[in-house]
Formats: sequence, structure tokens, C-alpha cells
Amino acid sequence: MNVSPLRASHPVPASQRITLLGTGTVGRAFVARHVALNARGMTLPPLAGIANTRGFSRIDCDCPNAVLNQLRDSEAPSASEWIADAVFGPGDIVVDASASDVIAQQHAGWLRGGAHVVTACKLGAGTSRVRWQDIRDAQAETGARYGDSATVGAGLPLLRTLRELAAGGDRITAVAGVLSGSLAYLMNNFDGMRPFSSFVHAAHAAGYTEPDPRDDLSGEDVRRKVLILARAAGLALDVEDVQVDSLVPLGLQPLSRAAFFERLPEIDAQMRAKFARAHKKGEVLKHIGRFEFLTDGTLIARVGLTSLPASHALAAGAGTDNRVAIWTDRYCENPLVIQGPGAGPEVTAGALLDDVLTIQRHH
Ligand SMILES: NC(=O)C1=CN([C@@H]2O[C@H](COP(=O)(O)OP(=O)(O)OC[C@H]3O[C@@H](n4cnc5c(N)ncnc54)[C@H](O)[C@@H]3O)[C@@H](O)[C@H]2O)C=CC1
Ligand SMILES: N[C@@H](CC=O)C(=O)O
Repeated sequence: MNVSPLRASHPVPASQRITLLGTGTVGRAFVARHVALNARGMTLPPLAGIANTRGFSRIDCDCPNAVLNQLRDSEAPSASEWIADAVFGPGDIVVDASASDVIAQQHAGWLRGGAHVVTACKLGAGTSRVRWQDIRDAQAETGARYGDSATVGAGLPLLRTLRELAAGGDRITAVAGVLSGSLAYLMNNFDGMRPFSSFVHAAHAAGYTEPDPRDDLSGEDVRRKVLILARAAGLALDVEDVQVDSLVPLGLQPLSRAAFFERLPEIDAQMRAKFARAHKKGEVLKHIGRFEFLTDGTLIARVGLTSLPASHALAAGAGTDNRVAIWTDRYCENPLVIQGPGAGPEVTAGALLDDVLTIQRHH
């Protein structure tokens, strides 16, 4: 095993190979699935390198888990210096399982170099319109692929469905639904009695939340998903076009992550009150992201908590289920509805590997 936790150059390969960025909840599940599929005799591009904030390690052995563990446990100081030395080119598949804006800024450049990028991180295509456009332009210039199935619905067939409908000439008139697996889990389990904060801890421990759960509770993660969905539908929405209502109390917003967790119970009273109001009306709380064309042709986009009758089309689902309704020219009376688990390391890693396999089949 050749492990070099800091600064390693990465020459352009002759054949397809994977470099995994991120050794956290999703990265670890990705390696586990890669190992498991290999053991089942599937032919996959090899895992050639892994990076995290500690550095970059080349994998010269049949032991990606050992390399991952060594890198995770490395005492090296936190640094992203490996990025400056990394060169990805044709044949490379970069799998982004980080939540790093520094890495997301590199997506377009790596595509321009001819490498394919497969990402669970939404900060590439789910933030500014300029960054998203740059990624699209880079793909068009080199033909390299941008695998984004994991970014919305943790691999549920949402993005591909929207793209196929749009490619078939259908106008997408609205998309609305539960787009956060962690918020689905929270709303499906919170009973108004046990503290809401205890469920946030459980969702974090299960790997459903973002590394910082405030990204979920603030609605920012769903804003990114709404942007990615709208862009897949051919609508170039920008960040400020999406109105977002946050669940994070003001006092908890500027804190470090550790301090936020300490003061998390401060969220409980407001959530108990919201639950009680909904319960009194015989309704349930659901966190909904949507974009839609109003009858005057205006496109609006919103994210936030709402209370719905239990019989409402978007109120169904259990656990981490995302449930998303799509209205188009074709599906104008009754929407097309897609539902299934929308968060968790295994489904997310599965979506990343599905995209890797698609690239392998087409290149
Ligand atoms: N947990 C889930 O259900 C889903 C997660 N995702 C996305 O997957 C991504 C990863 O999530 P988790 O694994 O929960 O996060 P995590 O916090 O457990 O792991 C993040 C990893 O990224 C690495 N990293 C951060 N900055 C880096 C840098 N500059 N260079 C190299 N590595 C760097 C960290 O060292 C860490 O290993 C996030 O973008 C999240 O939005 C997407 C769909 C579902
Ligand atoms: N934190 C996200 C994970 C998937 O994108 C969520 O809760 O949906």
C-alpha cells in the first residue's frame, strides 16, 4: 500500500479510474458498495485515489477500505493543498462526496480537462447560476459527463425524469414536494411530545442530515435541490429567486457547529407550537420545496414548512421518503408522483455508483 496523506500529484491516466473526494458518511458507503459490487463480479472502474481534508492517498492495492481508514485517522493538519496538485483528465472519474465549496468550484475546471465528475455535493449545480452555467459549458466543450443523480432525492429518478420530459417537448409547469430526507424523517417522527431536538440528533447520527444540520433546517439544502430541479427542467432560476423560510432560531445561526448542537434544544418550543397548531386543524407538518408557473406566467419558487391535511397528495410517505409531484403539459390534471427514500448513505452511494457505471457504459 502506498499512502501519501498530503500533497500527491495525480497524472492523467491511460484508462478509466475513480478518485473519491470525501471519507465521511457518504464516502465510506461509496467505498463499501464499490468493494461489494466488485466481490459480486461486476466490472467497475478501479478506485485509484481518495482525498479528504487531511490530504490525498493513492491506492496501489486491493484494499480501499484500509486506505480510507488511514486517511480518516490521519493526524495531518486539515488542508486542501492536494487540490492544487491534482490533475484530472480524460478517463478520470472524480467522485465528490464532500460538502466542500472549494471542491465544487473545481467541477467545471475538471470537466474542461476532460474528466467526468460524479457528485453528491449540491454546491456545483445548486448554487449560483454562473457556476451552474460554467459546468454546463465545460460539459459541452469536452463531452465529459456530470453525474448528479445523488444531488436530489439521493438517486430517486427525479432529475432524469424531468430531463426526459423536457427533451420530449413537455413543458414543466410545476414541481412540488418533500425534497429533504432529513426533514421528512423529522416531520414523520416528531409527535409534539418528545423534544424535536432529539430527532435532529437521531437524523444526524443516521447520516440523513448535512454535515451541519442547519443546512437542512434553514431550508438551504432544499433551495439547492429546487435550483437543480428547475435547471434540469430548463428553467435558469437563480439563488435569490427561491424564497426560503428557515427553521433555525436567529440565536443559533452564527454559532460554531459544536455550540449549535449544545443549544439545539432552543428549537424545541417553536416546533412544539407549530406541531400543536397543525394538530388542532387535523393536519400534519411537511417541509415542501416547489417551483411553479402562476396563471399569469410568473415563475415562483418557495421552500418552507407547511401544514397539510393528512389526505393531501404530498402528505404521504414515511421515514426519509421524498415525495415529489411533477405537472407538465402531459401530466396536467393529475401530476406524476415519485416517492422513495431521499437520504442516507447507502442510497446516496448507490446513486453515485450508478452514475459511475453510466459513464463506464458510454465512454
Ligand atoms: N447524507 C445523505 O443522505 C446525502 C448526502 N449528500 C451529500 O453528500 C455529501 C457528503 O455528505 P456526508 O458524507 O454526510 O458528509 P461528511 O461531513 O460525513 O463528509 C464530508 C467529507 O468531505 C471531506 N472534505 C471536506 N472538504 C474537503 C476538501 N477540501 N478536500 C477533500 N475532502 C474534503 C471531509 O474530510 C469529509 O471526509 C454532502 O455534499 C451531502 O450534501 C447527498 C445526498 C444524500
Ligand atoms: N441532507 C439531505 C441529504 C440528501 O441530500 C437531506 O436531508 O435530504
